[in-house]
Amino acid sequence: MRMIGYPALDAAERPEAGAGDDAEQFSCGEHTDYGCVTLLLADETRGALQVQLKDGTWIDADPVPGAFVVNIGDMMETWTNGLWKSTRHRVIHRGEGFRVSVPFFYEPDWDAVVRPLKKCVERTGGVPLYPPVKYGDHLTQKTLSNFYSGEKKDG
Ligand SMILES: O=C(O)CCC(=O)C(=O)O
Ligand SMILES: [Fe+2]
Repeated sequence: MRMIGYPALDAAERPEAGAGDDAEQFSCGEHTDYGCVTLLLADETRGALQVQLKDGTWIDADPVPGAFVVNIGDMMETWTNGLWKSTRHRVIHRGEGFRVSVPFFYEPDWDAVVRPLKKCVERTGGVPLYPPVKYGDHLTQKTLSNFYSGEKKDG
């Protein structure tokens, strides 16, 4: 579990509402979560968390009172051989208030080797599309490459 506080930007730093995708303004750069499933509880701030659609468009994932946001993570994508995609998301907090979010990351053991499940391979053409990966290795590689601002990187 992580507890994240996003301070309000100073007025001078704050982009116009809807000013778009200036990477300098990302509070949390685009990424997919590493594990199985993430349960995210966020405060009532709107227009901060965004998820990417298949066509590349970003849409707001505004909080629903009393509900968690549930993100599929990379290991679930691997297990399902891509049937369930790991959701790419980011945070651009443009509000004037202090935003708080509390994601809980449900993850495999460090030493667990994750590979596409037989049933899912059968349902997706019979070929495993993801190589087996030790979760600890995946976590290390993602931690080093994630939470950047700027050019899109793999993962
Ligand atoms: O603060 C949020 O809404 C999302 C945070 C997040 O994506 C993460 O910590 O992986
Ligand atoms: Fe995330």
